[in-house]
Parts: sequence; structure tokens; C-alpha cells
Amino acid sequence: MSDFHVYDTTMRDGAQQEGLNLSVQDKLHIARHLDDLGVGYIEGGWPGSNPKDTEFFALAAKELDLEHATLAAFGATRRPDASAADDGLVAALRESGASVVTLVAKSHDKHVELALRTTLEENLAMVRDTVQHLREEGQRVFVDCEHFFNGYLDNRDYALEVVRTAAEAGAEVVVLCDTNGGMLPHQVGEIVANVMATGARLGIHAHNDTGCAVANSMAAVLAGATHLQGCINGYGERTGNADLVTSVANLELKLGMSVLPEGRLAEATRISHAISEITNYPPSARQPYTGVSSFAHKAGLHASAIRVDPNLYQHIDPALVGNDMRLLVSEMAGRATIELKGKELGYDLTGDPERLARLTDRVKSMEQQGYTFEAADASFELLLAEEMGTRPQYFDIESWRVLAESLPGSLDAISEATVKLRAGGQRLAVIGEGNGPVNALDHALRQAIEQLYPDVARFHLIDFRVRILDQGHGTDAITRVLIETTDGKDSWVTVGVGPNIIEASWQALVDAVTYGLRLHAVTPQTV
Ligand SMILES: CC(=O)SCCNC(=O)CCNC(=O)[C@H](O)C(C)(C)COP(=O)(O)OP(=O)(O)OC[C@H]1O[C@@H](n2cnc3c(N)ncnc32)[C@H](O)[C@@H]1OP(=O)(O)O
Ligand SMILES: CC(=O)C(=O)O
Repeated sequence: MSDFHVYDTTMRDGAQQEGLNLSVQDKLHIARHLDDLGVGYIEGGWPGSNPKDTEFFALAAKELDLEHATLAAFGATRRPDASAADDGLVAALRESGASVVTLVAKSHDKHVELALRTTLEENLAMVRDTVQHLREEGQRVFVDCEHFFNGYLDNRDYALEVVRTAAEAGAEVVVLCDTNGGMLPHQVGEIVANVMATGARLGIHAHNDTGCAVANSMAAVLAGATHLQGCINGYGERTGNADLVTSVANLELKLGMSVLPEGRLAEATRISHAISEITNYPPSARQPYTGVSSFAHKAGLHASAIRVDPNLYQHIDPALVGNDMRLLVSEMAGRATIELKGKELGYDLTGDPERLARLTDRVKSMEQQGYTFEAADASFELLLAEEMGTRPQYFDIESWRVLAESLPGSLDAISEATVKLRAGGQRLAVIGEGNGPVNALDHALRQAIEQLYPDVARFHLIDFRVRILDQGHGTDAITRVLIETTDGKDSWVTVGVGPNIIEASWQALVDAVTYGLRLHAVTPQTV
């Protein structure tokens, strides 16, 4: 592995994202995940700026046992016209227990004069004094030059003077920040190449306001930067920071650099999703490398080539980043898609062109009616089983009926469902109650079959989504219902479609129960 720095700022700049709020325990968990990924540096926050960040560093010193990473504390240069030794926030950095301190410094003359309200000379002194002071106290220092690129375009000499001052005072790395995220890759590449002439070790910190944060980071590295900052899942102020996983995967897989310890990149998808759970931000399906859709193929033509060689429609082997290829069944499927999906589900349809063609036609015609199989894998698997003659019949529905009743003095309407079916050689008629018609039907169906099939007691609905398909028909429209069910271990999605929302829900419900029992390898009893 090279001496290249992979520097994560999820817990500092990532936490500046709207709606993202981390507890101290969240931060400790994230730090362990980042260490597991093998990043070199973890910026834990700004000690002294709020009690939580101060507590994090205190706890980290006692509880975090990092294998790969070094913890960095973030803070600012001293206040104007004061001494670094007497500055309260500098003291918090000194006392944080972190061996690395990353100082944010102004490098754009306009910011020095308007935001800091001091002179250009005093700002240089603030950088020099603070770096020297912390170095004397035994800490390693990195300097983040805020608004560097805008500063360089407005007053090149001053921006370069800040870089030189930081490096001469003992900063190990001077990080050029695109704080407003407005740069494009050609500008970043050219400017970083010019700043290399200072002799300072350079880093890059890019925001994503032009959608170019990762591209700008790559341009900086190609121009000579050897320290890369970013956040997991691209979190960060406004539109976020460069996504650290995308950046690192690009460096390793596209530029042939070795920046993580051997084998760690293959953990990227798992770690990116685990951190999403902690931040409570659902992972973006379309995130490069780690998204669930990153290697999902929907178009029939793609699948037909993938059948020959997956690399024909994929830029890398998904396993390199711990992701998987998936085939999506939809109206855009061709026979190749159905064949590959069948294989994924354990059915060999090769050599059965007629069945393949029939299934493909069925999928297309059902999708035209409103079904969506890419979102309802379980209903597709049952359709496939039906075509193969292996769909189990656990019960035979005779009829169902639902009543909704509003009782005087009560705001809640009560629903009551009657389900009549044959199962286990008996005719069963069961009444179920619920807080809505679907809930009542669900209860009635379970009660009817629970004695024969006790596994149904373990199934729980976790999501129920309704979509009106032909807008404009008002209450007369076609409705699609997607139901997600879990048994506590696995979860599966089924679909139902119809002009009546309860009929559509019932179809999805019957598929959900049938799929669950089949998954549990329950043997059907005579109906
Ligand atoms: C580009 C970035 O994202 S850098 C990271 C920014 N992150 C944050 O701001 C989050 C944490 N910040 C905080 O908790 C608070 O802003 C604190 C504790 C740092 C400061 O709080 P306050 O003392 O109340 O000051 P306030 O936030 O109003 O203003 C910031 C002050 O820092 C000064 N300042 C700004 N940049 C720097 C710098 N690089 N070096 C020294 N001082 C600076 C400003 O001039 C301003 O000074 P003033 O109080 O004399 O007006
Ligand atoms: C330091 C930092 O976060 C920035 O300039 O964007």
C-alpha cells in the first residue's frame, strides 16, 4: 500500500448535511466501520465547538481501538490578534487526544477581509502561529485551505502564500478545498498542478455543487495531490462532499493505485449500507459502485449479452466492491432476462424456448395491466413456479367479503372480513376483524389456515404501498398494491392489480402467504 492518505470527514463535514444528526455512540460505531474499510484518517468532529464532539474525543481515547486509521480533530486557526496558546478552541484541539489536527484556514483574500475582518498579514500569522503551536505540542497538523480555488482565481499570490506559510510552519499536508463546490475538473487539475510548484504535500477536499466532487478529486490526484478527503455516501454540507467510496474505488480500480489495505474494497458495499443505517439516510439505489441498482440490468438486450459474458454490460466485476449483479424482470425483459432470472431462482429454462417465450409474453401482458415484477420478485417467482407446474396450492379460495362499519360515537370505522376456503380437506369459513379492510382480510386468511400451517403466525406485513395507475379516472382507476412481508429473517414483496383496491390487496396478500409458506418448505395439504 502506498503512503497515499484516504481521509474521511463523514463525522465532521458529513454531519453538516441537512437532517443528519449523529449521537456520540453513532460516531463511535461509524468510526469502527471506517476503520474496517481501512481508511487512513477519520476526522471525528470539532472538539470544543459543542459538548457532543468534545465527549466523542474523550470517549474515543478510551474506547476506540483502531487497527488502520488515525483519529483527526478538526478546528480553526486562532482568533485574530490573540495567541494560539491562549485560544480556547485551539486548547480543545490540543487536549482532544487526537494525534492529528486539521485546521481550517482562510486562503481567499475576500474572506479574510469580509468574513474574518482582519488583515491579510494577520491571517498568515494566524496560520503560522497555530500550526507551530500545535507542532510544538507534539501533534501532526494538516491545513484545510478554505475557498482555495476561488481564492487562487481572485488573488493567486495570496492563496499561494497561505499554502507556503502553512507548509513552512510544519503542516504535513495542505488541503486545497473547493468549499463552495463550484469548480470543474479542468480548473481543479490545472490549479493543483500549478500549486505543486510550492513543494507542499497537497490534498483535495471537494464539494458536489456542480455534481463534480468525485471528478474534481480525481483531477486533483492526477495533478499530484496525495491526500484525498471525502464522506461515505457523499454526505456533507448542501449537496455533499466527494463520495469517499466512489473516489477510492476509482483510484484502486481505474487508476491502479493501492490506497486501502488489501481486500478492504470488497467490504465497501456492506460498510456503506451499514453507515446508512446509522445515519438513518436510506442508501441511494443509484450510488456508483455500492447502490443496489449499480449492477441491476433491466433491458432485454443487456441481459442477452450478459448471458454470454456479464462484463459486456458492466464496468467492473461487482464483487470487487462487495456488490452483486441483479436481473430485473419487467416489460423490457426478453427471453434472456427470464432465463437468467430463472437461473438465479434455481430454475433451468435453457433448452425450453416455448416456455420461455410464453413466460416472457405473460410478463409483458401483465405489466401492461399494471403489474410490476421488478419491485415484486416474490410474485414473479410464483408466476415462474406456476409455469413450471410447481406452484404449491396451500388453500383454494371460494370467496371473500369485507364490511366496513362506522359505529355511533366512535371516530374509527371497524372492518370485518369473511373468507371461505378449502384447505386440509375441509371447507372453512372464518371471520376476521381489523382496523381496515386489508387488515381484516389478512386476519381472516391467517385464522383460517393457521392450524394447518402454523408458520403463517411468523409472517408480518412491513410495508403496504398503493399506486393509482391510470390517473384521470378518479375513483374508477386501476390500482396497484405492493406488499412487503417478513418472517423476521427474510422479506419478500408481492403485487396485486385491479380496479378495486381491496381485490388488488387480496391478490398481493395471497401471494405473500403462499410465497412465505413455500420459502419455509411447508408441504401443502390436500385442498
Ligand atoms: C468550510 C467549513 O465547513 S469549516 C467547518 C465549519 N463548521 C462549523 O462551523 C461547525 C461548528 N461551529 C461552531 O460550533 C461555531 O461556529 C464555533 C464554536 C466554531 C464558533 O462559534 P462563535 O464563537 O459563536 O462564532 P460564530 O459561529 O458566530 O462565528 C465564527 C467566528 O469564527 C471566525 N472564523 C471563521 N473562520 C475562521 C478561521 N479559519 N480561523 C479563525 N477564526 C475563524 C469568524 O470570523 C467568526 O468570528 P467572530 O465571532 O469574531 O465574528
Ligand atoms: C474545510 C471545509 O470543510 C471546506 O472548505 O469545505
